[in-house]
Amino acid sequence: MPSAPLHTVHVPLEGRAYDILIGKGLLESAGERLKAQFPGRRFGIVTDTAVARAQLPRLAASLDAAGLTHATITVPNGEASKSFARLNEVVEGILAARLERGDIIIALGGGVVGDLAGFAAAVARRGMDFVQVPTSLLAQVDSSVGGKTGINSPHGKNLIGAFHQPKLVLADLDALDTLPPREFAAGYAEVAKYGLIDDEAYFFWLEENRREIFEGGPARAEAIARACAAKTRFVLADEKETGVRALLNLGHTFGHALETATGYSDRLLHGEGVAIGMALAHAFSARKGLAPSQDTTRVIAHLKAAGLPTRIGDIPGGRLELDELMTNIAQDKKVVRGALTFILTRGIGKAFIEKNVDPAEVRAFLAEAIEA
Ligand SMILES: NC(=O)c1ccc[n+]([C@@H]2O[C@H](COP(=O)([O-])OP(=O)(O)OC[C@H]3O[C@@H](n4cnc5c(N)ncnc54)[C@H](O)[C@@H]3O)[C@@H](O)[C@H]2O)c1
Ligand SMILES: O=C(O)C(=O)C[C@@H](O)[C@H](O)[C@H](O)COP(=O)(O)O
Ligand SMILES: [Zn+2]
Repeated sequence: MPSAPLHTVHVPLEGRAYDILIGKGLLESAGERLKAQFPGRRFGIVTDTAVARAQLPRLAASLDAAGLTHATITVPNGEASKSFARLNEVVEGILAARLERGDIIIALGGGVVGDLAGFAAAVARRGMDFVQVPTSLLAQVDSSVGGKTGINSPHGKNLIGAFHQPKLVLADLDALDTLPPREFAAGYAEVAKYGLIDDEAYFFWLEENRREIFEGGPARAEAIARACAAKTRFVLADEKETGVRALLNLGHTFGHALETATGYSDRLLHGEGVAIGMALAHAFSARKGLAPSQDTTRVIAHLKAAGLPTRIGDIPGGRLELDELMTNIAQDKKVVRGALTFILTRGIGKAFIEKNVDPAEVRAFLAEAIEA
């Protein structure tokens, strides 16, 4: 039997419970674990070109050693792969490999692969089981957990998708060794998010331990485990986001609008959009008199120290248009009968859901933020 992971976070959803294992060498032991949990099944690995180079050989060797049959479907790396065209390729790849409904899809990669492969698993043969093997920091702390899967539309981020929970999450810390630094920083934005939502102590701990997390010391595994535990809490409370789960969207209404406006390109990674979005959500809350402005300053200082952008003007490649941002914001999935919902804050660790936010107020705020 494989050795115990450093951390295990259990997600006890009724009838769909699963474990998140966090540790070193999990790719090497994946074959044995999968064989024990899914006896007699075949496997379809979905990955992207960069992860296929950096991490697929470890997983494939492990499945081979355990005698597991597997096919691989590879998409180009990058956010643009969360599209109907790539979804079609993945689903057709699953069918061409004759994977049956009872077989298992493995998402090996960052959040793009996880969202795309998870959605393909949700619809291929009307629903197949899938396992998340997150290889980016962002995927290990956020996207591999909780069952949101999907693709983007020119109208907005993640507008097409399904809730489909994985059967297992294997977060191998060794995979992060090959992750580019810009991608690591982008993932860190989602780590900081959990502190900003409702855990001031975690945010302060991050301020103390950020360097060690980036350098790969023991704090890294702890940061990931605490993030997964935090996300699990929200998912258990509100799996389908009818209420409190929306807090996980802190910074995302602004961030998603920016990602759509930049064409889901390298100009702005998701985590970078979230960093700018969280800075804007704090600044907007302070401007409304809801939160102390010192907290905005502190949040921005922390994100900047992590190498993240915090202003719209930090996005390279030309000016963004206010009208376009407002159009994108109007497509947010939290809109109810045309009214905007934002995650605002009373300060660090004190985020809350605000319905009926006045679009004119958002527009006036963004008009200034674009110039800042
Ligand atoms: N479903 C959810 O709950 C959820 C949560 C947060 C974010 N997301 C989504 O996740 C996506 C962002 O995820 P991401 O930041 O992981 O981006 P990503 O999947 O594009 O991965 C980042 C980049 O790093 C590369 N990469 C990943 N792991 C690597 C490794 N170990 N070694 C070398 N290269 C590696 C990838 O090929 C890619 O180029 C967005 O689409 C976002 O909307 C979903
Ligand atoms: O899991 C959630 O819930 C989140 O909101 C996590 C976010 O970090 C993530 O980016 C998610 O994909 C956003 O969801 P969406 O429903 O706003 O598209
Ligand atoms: Zn996110």
